[in-house]
Amino acid sequence: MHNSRFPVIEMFGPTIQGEGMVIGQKTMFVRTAGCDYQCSWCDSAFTWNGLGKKEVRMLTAADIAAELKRLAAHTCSHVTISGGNPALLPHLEELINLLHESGIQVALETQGSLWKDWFLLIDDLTLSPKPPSSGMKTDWDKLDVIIANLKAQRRNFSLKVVVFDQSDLAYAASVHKRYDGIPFYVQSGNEDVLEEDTGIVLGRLMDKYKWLVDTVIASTELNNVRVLPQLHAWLWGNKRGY
Ligand SMILES: C[S@@+](CC[C@H](N)C(=O)[O-])C[C@H]1O[C@@H](n2cnc3c(N)ncnc32)[C@H](O)[C@@H]1O
Ligand SMILES: Nc1nc2[nH]cc(C(=O)O)c2c(=O)[nH]1
Ligand code: SF4
Ligand SMILES: [Mg+2]
Repeated sequence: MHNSRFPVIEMFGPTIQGEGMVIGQKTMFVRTAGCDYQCSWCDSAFTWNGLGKKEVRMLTAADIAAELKRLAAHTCSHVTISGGNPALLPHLEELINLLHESGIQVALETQGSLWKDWFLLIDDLTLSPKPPSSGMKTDWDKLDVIIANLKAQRRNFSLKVVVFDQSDLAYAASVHKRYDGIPFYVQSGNEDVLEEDTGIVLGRLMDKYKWLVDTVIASTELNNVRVLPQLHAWLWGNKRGY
């Protein structure tokens, strides 16, 4: 089977990876449509709430690779697949293998609610289980299996928890404790994903990041962790396509 079609809602870049384990990495983004979650603060809700419906295109791996090449001929060798939840899609190995054949490294952003065998092909894999403020419930059995599979195959992956408040922080601490030894990131939350003024967004993000840094510094449970902002939001606010 080599002609699967994938629901792609946007492709953009080159930009920098603004989050997590390869923050700063020059990369392209492929954003797939559809999510099994509905986080209250999702900054990409157009992928699942119907507002982006008209933008969804059903593309083959070859279509996607060709469009990425048009966007970044010879200027980028890293692609990040995000969504929505790309883990909803069977046969994404068709895209990953095609990109690898062109010498391109592939990262994945997913929340850790679903497993796919093609996870084992990903170069930089981020699992981002969701804290209480999202309104979502973590299926720990599922996440345990995903992490056991990735560990067994010695894959390069990390955990990243978005934190808005104290109960999110307690959740982050419990994830860190449960998956001891897995590279662990906490990321400050963007609470107004609809604000269009980049300057206003930046001020609020800096306050939130400062709060998170201060809180983690004082924490006795979050010791071997990295505290990051969403760097792309500092530069481009809530603008799409960056
Ligand atoms: C839009 S999601 C798509 C991938 C996957 N569904 C997930 O949540 O991991 C990409 C990343 O953005 C984070 N994110 C979404 N909304 C955010 C917000 N308002 N503030 C901070 N991070 C956010 C998610 O937690 C996730 O790590
Ligand atoms: N620059 C940039 N970095 C990102 N890291 C994760 C993103 C995402 O939406 O998954 C994202 C995004 O949308 N843009
Ligand atoms: S899991 Fe990711 S894409 Fe889905 S609603 Fe939550 S933040 Fe948005
Ligand atoms: Mg984003």
